[in-house]
Amino acid sequence: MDKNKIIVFDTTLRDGEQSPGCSMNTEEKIKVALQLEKLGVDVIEAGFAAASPGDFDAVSRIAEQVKNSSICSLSRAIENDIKQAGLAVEKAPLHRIHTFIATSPIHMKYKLKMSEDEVIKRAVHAVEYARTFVDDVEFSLEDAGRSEIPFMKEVMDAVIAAGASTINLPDTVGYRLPTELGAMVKELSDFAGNRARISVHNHNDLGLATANTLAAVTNGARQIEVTINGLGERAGNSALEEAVMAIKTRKDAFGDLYTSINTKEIYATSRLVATITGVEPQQNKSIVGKNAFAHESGIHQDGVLKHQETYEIMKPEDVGVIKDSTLILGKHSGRAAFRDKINQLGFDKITDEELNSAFEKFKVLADKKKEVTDDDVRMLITDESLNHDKTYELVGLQISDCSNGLPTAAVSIKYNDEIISDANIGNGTMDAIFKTIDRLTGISGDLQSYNVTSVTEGKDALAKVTTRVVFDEQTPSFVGHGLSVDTMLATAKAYLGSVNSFLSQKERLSKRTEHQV
Ligand SMILES: CC(=O)SCCNC(=O)CCNC(=O)[C@H](O)C(C)(C)COP(=O)(O)OP(=O)(O)OC[C@H]1O[C@@H](n2cnc3c(N)ncnc32)[C@H](O)[C@@H]1OP(=O)(O)O
Ligand SMILES: CC(C)C(=O)C(=O)O
Ligand SMILES: [Mg+2]
Repeated sequence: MDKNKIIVFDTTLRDGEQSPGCSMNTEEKIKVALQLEKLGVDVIEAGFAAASPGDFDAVSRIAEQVKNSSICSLSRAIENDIKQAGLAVEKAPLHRIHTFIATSPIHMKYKLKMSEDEVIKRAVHAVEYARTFVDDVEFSLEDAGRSEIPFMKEVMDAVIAAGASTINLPDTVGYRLPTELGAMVKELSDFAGNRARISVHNHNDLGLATANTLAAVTNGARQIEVTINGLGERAGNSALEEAVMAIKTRKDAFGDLYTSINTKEIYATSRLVATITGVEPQQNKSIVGKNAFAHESGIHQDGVLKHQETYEIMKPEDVGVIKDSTLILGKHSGRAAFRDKINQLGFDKITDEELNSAFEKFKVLADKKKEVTDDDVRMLITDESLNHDKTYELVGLQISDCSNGLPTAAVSIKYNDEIISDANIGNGTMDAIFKTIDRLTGISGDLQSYNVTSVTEGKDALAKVTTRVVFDEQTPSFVGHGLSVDTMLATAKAYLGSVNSFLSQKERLSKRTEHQV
């Protein structure tokens, strides 16, 4: 074990997905997982395989595609959860099962209704059973932040003897202060010695998640559980970009400690996760927020112009923020400049088909906008690669909405090479669009959330719409994305995207069931 290496365990696809409104479909999770691999994370917690057939499908398909990061699934200390986790991760060249049970008095008494002895028995059996599937087992003492140290030591002794090699100490409810968390980690990492690696998983309920993660690292933790943009249950988890950049920027405080993250991929990863979830980091969010490297006031601008380090402790390019792009894209730009920009933005896995289709959309956009910005291009490419499921394709949309009339939408879509059209009235224009699409596809969706943001400033900015739609009781919500300078067009595309995503998941799951039968 390299004593200076901090293992980065990313849980964007599991705890991050527990952020209300952040669920992702399988294709989107695969995109995020491949980007996390490119970012250099050591372990990707790809989901909770036993939670649903869709979650199992996502974890197992990620396991088939990711080669360089270990793929992990969470499971309760319950045989069936562990079995699902084991089966889902088995195809990954590197894999891990993460099992957990709560050890705090409040959780044991009220939630689990179990005695300390029962908890230890369940924990030991879970680890032993997990070891029948994989060699690498992580055990979490849920709510370690409010657990008693002597009991935690008993649990640790037992699960290490049963075969766990990583012991995670989650501050599940974000209760601890950095000094307290640091002291707990010090005592328990000294106790574990070289029998197991100590990990931390901090929540941000008091805004202390990253401070706690860093306090843990200086006190012996050698794995940090983090998420992109700090997504996660309630107030979120410790953000990967914050912890990693603190360790890199403050070498004087962290000595030889290091992570294997390629920090130049941080911004691209943050943008991908924000686009897919539809949840933008706040503007003043450290490292990845819109204002993280912006200087507004004269004295600061003067300082930065004279010497960048007067007001910047990190270089924006070190986290992949490209400032002062030299190539300005507009309607006279050709394929070469477009490809060059895409490469500069770090999209190296894009297919020729995706590039050509994005280029066509870029030309249409350039006709409408004076200057196409880096963020516009990033969105065009991301949109192209996210909208692979194309059972239905939007061909035309006509809307009318007079203040005293009936909001109406006429929609044309392509289905099996045939154009089908219909029109409907609604309570508003959007309602009319959704109702018409429902009638055309024969599938009725229930819109759970609708989010529209503008990609850049200006009246001619691209609108990015994210819809989250539920189609039946058996499956979760399906996310759709639409991009256009026209918000209503983006809305129709996003809603159809949700329909397409639902249909492709349904088809994949029924094939899997047929195969199993
Ligand atoms: C702190 C965390 O982030 S924990 C991870 C949270 N993630 C999730 O919950 C994933 C999504 N969850 C789900 O899909 C569902 O909750 C499932 C499939 C896991 C379980 O569903 P259900 O069987 O209907 O149980 P439900 O969610 O209502 O209750 C949880 C049960 O698990 C028990 N439980 C909770 N944690 C554990 C554990 N680590 N080990 C064993 N049992 C546990 C609870 O005590 C409760 O048991 P009870 O029904 O006997 O009272
Ligand atoms: C399951 C564990 C690791 C968790 O997410 C928590 O305790 O917050
Ligand atoms: Mg958590």
